[in-house]
Amino acid sequence: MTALAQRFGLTDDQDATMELVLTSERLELRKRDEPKLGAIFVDFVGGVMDHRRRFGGGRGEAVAKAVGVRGKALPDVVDATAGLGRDAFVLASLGCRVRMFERHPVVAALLADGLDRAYKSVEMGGWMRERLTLLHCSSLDALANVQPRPDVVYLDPMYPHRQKSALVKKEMRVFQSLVGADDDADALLVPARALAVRRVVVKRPDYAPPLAGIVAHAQVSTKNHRFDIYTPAEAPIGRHSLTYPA
Ligand SMILES: C[S@@+](CC[C@H](N)C(=O)[O-])C[C@H]1O[C@@H](n2cnc3c(N)ncnc32)[C@H](O)[C@@H]1O
Repeated sequence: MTALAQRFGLTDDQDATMELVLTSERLELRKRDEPKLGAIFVDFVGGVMDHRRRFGGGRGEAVAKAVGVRGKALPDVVDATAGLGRDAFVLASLGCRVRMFERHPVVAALLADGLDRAYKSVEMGGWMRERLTLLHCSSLDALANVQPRPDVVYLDPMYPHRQKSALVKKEMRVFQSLVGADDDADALLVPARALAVRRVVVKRPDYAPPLAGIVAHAQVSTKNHRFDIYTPAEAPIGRHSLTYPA
């Protein structure tokens, strides 16, 4: 725990409403005043994520289509708002290299713990180490200095939930109260478009306006979300520039 605390600059605050607990299995985030909400943790090896990898939509998943996984094309991705790494894991399990950036120290610690356990897995450790990595940083600064440039920059900033709180999944409520809204998210679009070689993909709830008010050049829609797709800054706006590979 001390190593994690040092790595992510975590400090002890007995008055905090949430706590990080290192159990014999994993690092968990718990809400002290609402224990019934359950713990948040990252598990790529078992549970929901493993089930999604084995039995989910694979290349048919909307995030894969939006990023441009098609035929032999396996885009190199920077996920600049990694969160709990779910979208990044879907893309990595399909074969994409994904560099995850996460700025919140507690979220980054949970993600690092989940990654460390996956790296040790006999079944998936090899490809996970090669394809999925984490940098604890703010993408607002980091996107200006990424080498090599990725094919795709993926953005999924927090957006205020419209549903009544009782309808929002318990886990999502804990996560939202930890991270809050990413009010500065609009500022990510320009550096993301400057960095991406092929496209920028922005995940939004279906009711949310486009990031920075900039209308997307293409979209992939699901029941509750849409993936707004933007051409890179230097590319002409046109359908051909959204095709991968060009
Ligand atoms: C909605 S969550 C992402 C969920 C993720 N796509 C997944 O599948 O688990 C948004 C995350 O982006 C992070 N974030 C927002 N702005 C960021 C920035 N400028 N740099 C790095 N991380 C950022 C937040 O801390 C939060 O953890």
